Amino acid sequence: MSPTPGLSTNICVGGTAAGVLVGRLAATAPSLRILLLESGPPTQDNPLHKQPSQFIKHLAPSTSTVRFHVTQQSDAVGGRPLILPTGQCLGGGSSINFMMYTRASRSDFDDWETEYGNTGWGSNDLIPLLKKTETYQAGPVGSTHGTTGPLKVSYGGLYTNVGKDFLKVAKEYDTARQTSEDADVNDMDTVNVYGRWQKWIDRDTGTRSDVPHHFLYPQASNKNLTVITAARVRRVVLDGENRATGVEFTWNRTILPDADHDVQQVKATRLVIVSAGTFGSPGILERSGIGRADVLERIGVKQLVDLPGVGEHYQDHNLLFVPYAAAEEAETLDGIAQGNEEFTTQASEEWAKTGKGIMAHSSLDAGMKMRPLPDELEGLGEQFRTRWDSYFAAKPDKPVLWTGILSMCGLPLSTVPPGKYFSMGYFNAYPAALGFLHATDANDPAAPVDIQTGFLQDMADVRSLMWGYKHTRELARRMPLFRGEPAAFHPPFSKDSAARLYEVTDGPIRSEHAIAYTEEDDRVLEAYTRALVMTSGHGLGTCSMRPREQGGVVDSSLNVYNVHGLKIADLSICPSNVGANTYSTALVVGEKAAVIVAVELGIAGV
Ligand SMILES: Cc1cc2nc3c(=O)[nH]c(=O)nc-3n(C[C@H](O)[C@H](O)[C@H](O)COP(=O)(O)OP(=O)(O)OC[C@H]3O[C@@H](n4cnc5c(N)ncnc54)[C@H](O)[C@@H]3O)c2cc1C
Repeated sequence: MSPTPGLSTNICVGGTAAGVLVGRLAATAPSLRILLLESGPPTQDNPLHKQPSQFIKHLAPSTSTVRFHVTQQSDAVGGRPLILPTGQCLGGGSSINFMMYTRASRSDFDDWETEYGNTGWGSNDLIPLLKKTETYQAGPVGSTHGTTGPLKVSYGGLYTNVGKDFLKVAKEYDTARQTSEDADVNDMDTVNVYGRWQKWIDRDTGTRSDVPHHFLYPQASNKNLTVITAARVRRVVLDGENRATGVEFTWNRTILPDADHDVQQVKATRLVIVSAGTFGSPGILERSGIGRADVLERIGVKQLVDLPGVGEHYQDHNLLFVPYAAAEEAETLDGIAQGNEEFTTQASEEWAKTGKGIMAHSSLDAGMKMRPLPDELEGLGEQFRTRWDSYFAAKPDKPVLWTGILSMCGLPLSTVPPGKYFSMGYFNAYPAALGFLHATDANDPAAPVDIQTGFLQDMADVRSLMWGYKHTRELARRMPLFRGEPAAFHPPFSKDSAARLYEVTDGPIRSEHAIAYTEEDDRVLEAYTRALVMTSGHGLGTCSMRPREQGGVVDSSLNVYNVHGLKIADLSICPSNVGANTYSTALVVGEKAAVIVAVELGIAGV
């Protein structure tokens, strides 16, 4: 590693989207000089990044591959601060995420184009780029899937009995909706169909489909591509005419303890592209003097460019995982998550020989993008109804909730007694309430970020999550593998209520009817929802691609307003939410950025 890099044509900062962008440009124009700076460690050939089931290890408190941001306390989430993890390694989120393959609804991208004026970002433009990234191995290749891309999409190395049980019960219980093992729940149109869930896992090798192993490491012999890890970018340097001329960075001394404290400088002759993610990119702008006057004044940075939208419009998906006790024969990842060495070694051996088994799995086998049916809409109440009428009713491809089942306990390991679990998961696909995040220090990229998520500040978001609990509970209790609702993980419903918990059972509860919840039960459930809601890790929107007067930070060519030679390319540019886990959207932002940059630099063939 060169400690003091010199001149470069382009400098890029960051993970998922950056990796795609840099990989595409470097492969197509190998004479282009590119420098990629990343604050975390490299990941090459590390089993923790290649073996899908190891994803949970990245969330351990001792991790060096994930950064945990702590939000402001909020009464809307029970007076707690929330902990927001984000990838911090080469590849960013792509190298540590849960590998769920979930794609935006078609109308999400169309909204970007029609509601925010971003020509070229509608679904007709982005679907070809989504196809370009992937090789679809999970069944018949529908018209929105690709067959030649570097990242493989499959069902993983095992179809667990937990996933099968879930779909069987869904078919028997929720007869108003469809259930099909052959359905493609990620064709970008389908909602209200229970089906198997695809994963960013290679069917043949059983490895994670991350960005660096497929876009960056294969280019190790490209002398014009320099990748420097453990480099924390402090700011972009602007000249007197607000042209980006380079960046300053310091070494991440948690990873390089012997590195010096000096500020490193690197110059760019053409372009600086910031792809430090939703949590990283706004802070880099603010430390560079680009942002809201009051924020810059607070941290003591001279304002060079007035851009009030920097750090605003934070969006995410508010999520709950609700664990249920599972029968001994349930095929789950708990052995790996709970550190059972014998189980992990056996799973690793099978994976090494065949690329199959629980090690080639990321816990989620089945789920649905869910919209309420007429009677359910009625039950969701007036506060949700207003949101439905204004946002969902006219867009039938938008789910209200994502719901699905994990073959493991989905809560932090420290709180979980050993045993077998499955968990019901559900998140608001388009929460109504938004938040913000801003830098708190003029110089230090590792300083805490000032974050307010907005979680559950709108009652519509609470009502839909309460529906998620009730709906998924009906399925969980009917599953043959169900063995109880541990009190530690469920709302403390009164023992006299029809909603009371069955803490330990020797099989499913076969009631004919759904539980009737009283007003008091709903109060208990609301408090539980507020106390346990967490992030999905899907933050986006903090350097939004909108008109400047609507709080925009970049235009539709990803240029930062009123700055020359500076682009942003990561999920922070999303002008509005996508109803899906966000890896797929980060990849398409990277692909689109590569096309935009190639056109501007006159590179053919990207
Ligand atoms: C725990 C977790 C689980 C997830 N699971 C799924 C899933 O199953 N499916 C799915 O679709 N999505 C999932 N996601 C979301 C998805 O992975 C991310 O949304 C996506 O990877 C973000 O891409 P990005 O390019 O915007 O940013 P990132 O990939 O986060 O890249 C930003 C990079 O910039 C670096 N950086 C930040 N600041 C600086 C700085 N000052 N200097 C240098 N480098 C800097 C960071 O270290 C990071 O590597 C998950 C996310 C998390 C956190």
